Amino acid sequence: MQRLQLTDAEQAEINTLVDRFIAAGHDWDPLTAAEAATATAQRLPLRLREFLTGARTAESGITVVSGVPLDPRLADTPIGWEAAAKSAAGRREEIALLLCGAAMGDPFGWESQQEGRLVHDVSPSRGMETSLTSASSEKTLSLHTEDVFHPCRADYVALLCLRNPDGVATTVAGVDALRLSPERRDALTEPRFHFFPDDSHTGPITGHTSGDDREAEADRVLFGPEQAPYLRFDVDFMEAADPGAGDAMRAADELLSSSPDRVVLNPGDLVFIDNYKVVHGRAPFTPRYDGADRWLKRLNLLRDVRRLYARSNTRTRLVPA
Ligand SMILES: NC(=[NH2+])NCCC[C@H](N)C(=O)O
Ligand SMILES: O=C(O)CCC(=O)C(=O)O
Ligand SMILES: [Fe+2]
Repeated sequence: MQRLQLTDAEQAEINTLVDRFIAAGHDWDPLTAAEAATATAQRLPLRLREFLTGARTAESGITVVSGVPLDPRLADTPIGWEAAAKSAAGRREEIALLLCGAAMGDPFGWESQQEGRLVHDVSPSRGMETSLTSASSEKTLSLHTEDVFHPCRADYVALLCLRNPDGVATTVAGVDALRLSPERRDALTEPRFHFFPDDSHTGPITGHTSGDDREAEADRVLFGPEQAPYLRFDVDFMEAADPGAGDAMRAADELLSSSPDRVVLNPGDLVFIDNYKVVHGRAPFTPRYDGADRWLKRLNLLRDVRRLYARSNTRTRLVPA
């Protein structure tokens, strides 16, 4: 894990950039906001930009920046993302995340997720306590690759912690946990798995038009360099194409879930999760629904947004439905 603590002076610089971004009135059209953020990110403190560039080139699995400034008058934690979207709660923090995120990658969103918002809210939602989405609480969120179904899924999932009163851990596990027999390892390296959109995606998704995606082409769990492979895994939203692949999938799940690392995010902590190198999840907790609940802002980042443009017929930062 790589960690950087921002100094008071650096925090003040970031606050100034956030003020200017708000004053410039960049609207929340995702293309405009993302491009403006990328331009403004050039003015972030040099030490932060060097740190993030270093994490990128080293392909650090987990990278934490601590001391991202939070509004001392931060609103109560909204009960679920819909309430957050309606009230624009945590707007300053949203912009701080967008700016720091834009120093690491190109921000983008999904039309099918949180109504196409670029920055998402992650807070417990009533009725969703045991769902398979980030709005859950009482149930463990299984280790997953973010948006495992999509070839243009994020290179980094960035999470900025606004509140975490009970110190609930984000769990992470890397490909190095997969100490498997050669047979099982081979199975994971072959196109013998189907991946599906998770329950946070609503409405139709490009290339995934019907409820039954099993016709979609099979793909691999492990891919890329043999000595340092990348990983694509979400036991809740994938299926093995044959019994041998199913056995390898269950063995991989056991190894990943047996002793994941725990990252407890504190307010002002911003974590960049390398979505090709590690899977992430969350320990269960009891929701409060009193305004003091755990609350994160989330941003998807690509190393090169042109991967999206190349797959789409419009130049958009939203993966179209
Ligand atoms: N295994 C899972 N539960 N996968 C889905 C993960 C949660 C999803 N990315 C969300 O934002 O809600
Ligand atoms: O709440 C967390 O710590 C992680 C939730 C998660 O998986 C996500 O928001 O993508
Ligand atoms: Fe996630």
